[in-house]
Formats: sequence, C-alpha cells, structure tokens
Amino acid sequence: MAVMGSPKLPVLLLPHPLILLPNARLTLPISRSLADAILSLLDDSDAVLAAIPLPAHDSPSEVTYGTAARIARLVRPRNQSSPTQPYLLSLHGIQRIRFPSPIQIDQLDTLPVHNVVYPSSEGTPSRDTVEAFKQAALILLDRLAKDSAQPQRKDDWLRVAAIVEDISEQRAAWMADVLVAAVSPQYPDKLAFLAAADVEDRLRHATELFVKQSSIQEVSKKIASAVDESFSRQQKEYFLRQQLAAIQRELQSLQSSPTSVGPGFGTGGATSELDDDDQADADDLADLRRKIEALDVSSEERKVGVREWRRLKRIPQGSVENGVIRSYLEWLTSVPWPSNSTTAPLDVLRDRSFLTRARAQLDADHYGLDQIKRRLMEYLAVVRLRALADAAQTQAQGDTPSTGASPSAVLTSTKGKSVKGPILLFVGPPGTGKTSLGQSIAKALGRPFQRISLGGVRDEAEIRGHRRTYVASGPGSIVQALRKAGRNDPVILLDEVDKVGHSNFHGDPAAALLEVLDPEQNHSFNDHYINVPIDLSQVLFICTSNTLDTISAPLLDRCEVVELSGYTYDEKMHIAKRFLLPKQICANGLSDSQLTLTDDALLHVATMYTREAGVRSLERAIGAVVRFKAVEWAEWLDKGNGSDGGECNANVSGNGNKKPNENEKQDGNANENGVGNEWRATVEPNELEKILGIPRWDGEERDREEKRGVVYGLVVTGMGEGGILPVESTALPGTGRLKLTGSLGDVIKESGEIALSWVKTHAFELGITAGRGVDPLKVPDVIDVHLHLPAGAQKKDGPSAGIAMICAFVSLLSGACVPKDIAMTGEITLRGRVTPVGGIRMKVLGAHRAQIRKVILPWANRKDVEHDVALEVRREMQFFFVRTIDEALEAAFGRGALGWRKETILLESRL
Ligand SMILES: Nc1ncnc2c1ncn2[C@@H]1O[C@H](COP(=O)(O)OP(=O)(O)OP(=O)(O)O)[C@@H](O)[C@H]1O
Repeated sequence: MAVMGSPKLPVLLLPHPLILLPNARLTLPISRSLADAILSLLDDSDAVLAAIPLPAHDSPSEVTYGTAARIARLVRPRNQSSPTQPYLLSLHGIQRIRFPSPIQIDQLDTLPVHNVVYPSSEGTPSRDTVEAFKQAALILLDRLAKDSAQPQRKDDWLRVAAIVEDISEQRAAWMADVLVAAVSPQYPDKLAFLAAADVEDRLRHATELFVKQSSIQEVSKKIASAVDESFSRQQKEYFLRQQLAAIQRELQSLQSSPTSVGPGFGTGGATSELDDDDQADADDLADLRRKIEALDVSSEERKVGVREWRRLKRIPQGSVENGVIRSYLEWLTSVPWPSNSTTAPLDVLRDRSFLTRARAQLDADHYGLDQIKRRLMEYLAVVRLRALADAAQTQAQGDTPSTGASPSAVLTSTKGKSVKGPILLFVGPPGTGKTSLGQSIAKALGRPFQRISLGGVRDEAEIRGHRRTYVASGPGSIVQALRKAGRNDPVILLDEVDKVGHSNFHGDPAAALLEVLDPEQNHSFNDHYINVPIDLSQVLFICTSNTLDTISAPLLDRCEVVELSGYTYDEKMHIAKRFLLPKQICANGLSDSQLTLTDDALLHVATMYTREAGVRSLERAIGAVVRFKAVEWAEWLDKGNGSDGGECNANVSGNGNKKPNENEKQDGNANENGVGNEWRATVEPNELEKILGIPRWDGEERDREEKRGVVYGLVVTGMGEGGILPVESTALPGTGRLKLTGSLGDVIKESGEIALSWVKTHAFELGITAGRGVDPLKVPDVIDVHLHLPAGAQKKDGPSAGIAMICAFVSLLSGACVPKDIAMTGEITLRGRVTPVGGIRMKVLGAHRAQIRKVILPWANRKDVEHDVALEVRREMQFFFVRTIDEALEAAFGRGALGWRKETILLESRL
C-alpha cells in the first residue's frame, strides 16, 4: 500500500521501548503540549505523522526508519494517573518510511516536520521464503495455542494459524507485519524488522524471529513447569515432615508417660485402651492379615481375601470404602472354612459308649417322648456311621502316595460321596420340647448349637445376606450362625420353618432355605455378602414347625417329620416336677429345700391356669409361683429369721418333691403371707389364687352338660393343639331351613348340610317321623334348625365334624341325649359312611386333658391311635371305631337308646 501525499511529515518520537509497526496499533500517553500540537495537526492536514522509535533509552539519537501512522484517537481520560502526560494518543501504523538522511531529534514533545521517503513495498517474495515463513509462523502459533491458559485465547491463535496456512504469496509480507506485532518479540528484533524494507528480506527476518520466539516459548514453558514441580514437591515434603514430627512427638510422649493404671478416660497419656486407637488399629490389621494368611493357599476364600487385602492397602484409611472392605475381610476370615475350623471331635463318635451316653443325655433333658427318643437314637447312629465312614475315606485317600492331593483336595473329592443323613423336622404345638431336643442332640454329639429363627422372615437376604453393593450390607443368618459356632459342623436349628415367607419382591426365602437344606447343593452355599461358596455339608440341620400345612412341598420332601403331639396332664406333672420346677427354683435364687409345690398344686396350675399341648405356659406359671415365694423368702430373711444362702441344685433330673428338713418344715401357725417364725416351704393348691390370681380356665372344659341337641366334637387348633368343641343345635319356628353359625368355612358348612340331609332321609328309620318321606323340619311343626359352634371369633373348617353334627341333629329331633363324657370326630358321606380324618393324636390327647373317657373315631384311624397315642392314655380311654353313621349313632346314644326301626337299618347297613 502506498500513501500518497506530501513527502514531508511531522515526526513523533516514540519513547523507548515503544515501536509502531505497519498494520499495528499503539496507544501511548502524551503531554499537554504534544496533545495541542497534534490537535493543531488534525486541523490542517489529513492527520498522518511519522512515528519513529527512539533506539536507546532516554538518549536522543539519530534515526533512519519509522512508520507513517494515522492518528486514530486522542483522548483525555478521567483516571489518567500521570499529571505530566494526561492525554492518550492512539496511532495506527500504515507504512514504513525512511528519512533521506538520518535525523537528530532531541525533543520528545514537539512534532518537527521532516522529509520522508516511502520505500517500495512492491514485489513478490520467493515461494521458498514464504513456505519457510509459513512453517515458522505455524509452529509458533501452535505452541502459543498450546501454552495459553484461556480457551478463548487458544481459539484466537488457532484461527490466526488457519489464516496463515491459506495466505497467498502477495499477502505474506503483510501477514509478517501483523504477526510480528502480535507475538511481541524483543525490542532490538522489532527494530531490525522495521528496518527491513525489502519484502523478501522482511519475510526472512520474520521467519528467524518466529523460530527464535518458538524456542523461547518452549524454554520458558519448561522452566515454568520445572518451577511448579519443584514447588509442589517442596510443599509435599513440607507436609510429610510436619506429620512425621507430629508422630514422633506422640511417640515420645507415649514413651515418657507413666504406665497405665487401668481403663478410664484420664488425660495423663495412654491410660486407657480407648486412647490407643492407632495401636489397636494396627493390631487389628495385623490380626486380619494373619487370618488371611492362615487360609488354605489354593482356596477361593484365600484368593478373594488376598485381592481385597490389596485393595484395602490402596484405599486411604478412614474412608468409607476402607471400612467396607475391612468389615468384609473380618467376616470372610471369621467364617469357619475347612482350613481354619477345628475338626469334629471324632473321638466322641468313635467312643463305643456314644449311643448309651446320647440316650442318657436325651433322658436327662426330657421326660417321656419315648418314640421320639428312639427315632433320635436312630438318627444319631446314622450321623455317627456317616462321620466315621467319611473320616475313613478321607484317610484312605490321604494315605495313597500316588495321589499327592492336598488335604482340602481330599475333602473336596469326598464331598457328596458320603451318605447324607436325613434332615429332621420336629412338628408340634408350642412348648413341646422341639428346641430343647435339638439342644440335646448337639450336646450328645459334642457340637456347638445355634438356633436361627425363621418366623416372619420375608426377605431372602435375611438367609443369604445382602450383596456388598448394598448400603450397610452384611451376611445372612446362616453365615452368622456359623461364625458364632466357630466350627463348620455345628447343629443348626431352623426354628419355625412353617412361618418363612414365600416368593415376593424381596426374593424367595423358602427357596434359599431349600438350597441350604439340600445335600446336593449345600456343599457350595452362596451367601451374597461373602460371595465365596461355603461348604455346609458338615452342618447338621434340624427344623421345627408348629404345623405341616404351611410348609412348602419341596421343603417337606427333604425332611423327615417327627411329630410331637403334646403332653397329658400326667406327663406334664412329671415334667414339672423333674424339670420345670427345679429349673425355676434355681433361676430365682432359691434351693429346692426352700420351696416345693405339692402334686395337687402342680395339677391345679396345669389345669386351671394353662390350656396348652406343651409346657411353656406351665413353666411360666410355675416361675410366677417361685418368684412370689422368693420375695417372701427374702422378706422372711430380712426380718432376721434363718440364714441366707440357698444352694441352687442345678442338676434338674433329681426328685422334685424333696421334703423340707426339720427346721424348714411347714408351720401350721404361720401368718397369712406365709411369713412367720418358721418358713413355709410347701405351696398348696389353696394358695395359688393368691399368687396367680383367679384361674383362667376354671375347669370349664370339663364342665360339660348333657343336653338335647348338644354333642362334643374333637378339634385341632391352628397351633397344633387338640381339644373338644361343643356342637350346639336348636330348633326354632321357621320355614324348614338350616342355619349355620360360628365362623364356619365352606367345607364345614357342607358337612352340616350333608348331616341334615342324611338325618332327613333316615328320619323314619330313626323313629323321628311317623312315616317315610316326611320332612322332620316341616311335620308336625315347621321349624328351622340352627347349628352353632362356639368361640365364634375362631375360624373353623374341615370335614371332621360330620358325625358330631349328625349326632347333634338326631339328638335335637329325637330328644335323646349324647352322654357328656363322649366326644367324636369323623367325616361322613351321604351314603352313610364314616371316613378317616387327621390330627387323631392331638385330638385324643385334647380329649384326655378334658377328661373325656369315650371317643368315637373312624375305623380307618385305628392305626393312628395304636401307633401314636401313649399306652397310659389308651388305657384310660375307651375308643369306638365306626365304619358307618349307624354305628356312630349307636356308640354315641347307646344301644337301644334311639327308636330304630331295626330291620330297615340292618338292610341298609348291608347296602
Ligand atoms: N419332655 C420334656 N421334658 C422336659 N422338659 C421339657 C419337655 N418338653 C418341653 N420341655 C421344656 O419346655 C420348655 C419349652 O420347650 P421348647 O422351647 O423346646 O419348646 P418348642 O417346642 O421349641 O416351642 P416353640 O414351638 O414355641 O419353639 C423348655 O424349657 C423345655 O425344656
């Protein structure tokens, strides 16, 4: 570009180190006089001046080159700090100028006019020069883009680079001016560049300058990062040294502090184990490490343990993740794996007297239950044979020199080959000794006993554990029980398997239980938390349940059912005297010489204060009596009588009715509270009301009446307890309909309808109506029959009340009564057959407790009575086994009590 006009220009001297290059801008502060001069210049010219740099600092000298510049702006800003230079002048460089001869300028605030020459800027540089220029410029721009901290600036450099790449050869010199001004090289370089008037020369200059600038940029970057690094290293070192000093100070204070005087929160050094957190932590970690190292080298648990240990080491202490891994490792190492668990004491099983001692143990812990004990002895014999066979096999394989297998490999290889013993399932009402039988088995085998209560377990995770991803996860009840047992062969009692939940959105606990119990699967049980297969094949599982109805079929299939039906009053008396009373006396700090309950008192408690198949309420009631007497004893002692120190006789298998010694004998003159000068050790039935309150049952079960339309049926409650239930019927004016009440289910309602239909059909033969085909509900009067089963709040269902209903209707319509000591159960058919029903043992025992002496049962249930009902009970009761309704009626009402039309009945019976 050429500037046309006067070859003379006013010259402005730029103070050192300012330089204005063509195509660049420059703003500088100026004095007032200079501003005036420039203003006057603006008035009478086109405002172009020659801006020439001052080569040396503050020393006026000769200059040859400058830049013709247009005055872009002249302002007086308000906040201009310098009072001598209050104006700001902005110049825009247009073209290089040269002075024909060097000029001498010594005044900064004047604008002397000089002749100038515009050097020719025409001509095209060579391609090589342009290429070299472009390359050097691109390298520099790339480096500047990389080094710029602000993204905006980086973008700017990259955009300029894109322009440089596409620049034509004619425009290269112009680009050189722009770039040199922008990359701000050092002052002498700029000065030399300004003097390069020739295009080729200028590009070469620019190339050199860019190369130099690139290397300066690189070096300064290196220096900056080196400085940075060394600074952060210094910082790190500083902090570490600070920490080290703190630790050393702590250690010194520990060493110099006096020895601990015992636990406490004292401030004087490490006086409490609570203070020494770091040491305890280190000890725990060392312990954990030892436990991992103790695991079998080739085992899965060891591999997982090692992997987690390494993770633990990488994660900073005190972080949440660290805590999670640590507690996992603690669980993992506390599971009794084959390598860290003590083996079963085979000596106990090898002992020839094992079975005798086991029998003695069962007898010492439980009264009666002969059949069950026999079954348990079979079970223990199988367990023993199995364990010995397993051990023999393991040893044989271990002795084989060619195999060279590790102990764990041998164990694995024998897995699944051994004979699996059955899983026992004790079924029976509460308090019949299911749990305590499990304990006795564990004692007999010399193994630890653990109980897992499954009542109300709805979440599979309660059995199998939560996965570790879950917040506050932990292992399931099986692993917890194993950890508490500390061995891999405990006896685990799974209590109340009938109450475990089935498949729901929390998984399927019943299915998890199946895996635990299935001998084919349980050698590699998978707890979600531990996540390493656990061998449960050595664990002896025993299940208990109150009823079989709610147990899933697959679970039942894996178990061998052992039924405990409940106790007679006689058995309860024995249990109370031999076990419950001594246990309660001991638990309440008395000795059995200080308290005894007479047989009558015990029977009174059992019959009037409890109604149950088991003995739990009885034990509670006895406990209440013992506590009452314990208070009396303490008061008696406080009054200065006798001497303290009742000795607890923990051996509960002894005689319960021990006589008090001479000075403990009952004193007839003792005051009303039993606290007199002499201690009254014996509790009589008449004292019980004072101790236990008004009897709950008051013999109501035995308080039966013989009444028209009322008979007694036999029932089993939801808890598995047997008892009697009156079946009441009455006639009332109506329309010949049957009304059934008492919370009855569909099946029992149908039984009622069948019963009435049968009675109506046979009314003539039974002597109820005068003619065949006459409806006894219509003739002579039109009546409704109302049948009710009391205890309306309890749901009742099932077909077994059939014969009781028939007897009730016959009694109602014929007027004959069924004696009150007869109870019955049995399903009926319209053809007049009596078919078998379930729960015979419970029902018979319930009847026995209610002092029923005659029981009518279906013929097909004879075997149940013979097998399941104790001989003493059978001896005290009379059983009528009936095949037909006719036989049932005869047994209930007595031979000849009904007005049978005999021939017809006999004929029909044969049909
Ligand atoms: N035949 C018995 N001889 C001695 N004590 C017995 C006998 N049967 C039960 N007991 C005692 O009765 C109490 C209750 O028994 P246990 O806890 O075993 O009942 P359970 O059948 O497991 O009941 P639940 O079904 O409610 O769990 C225990 O103290 C137990 O020792």
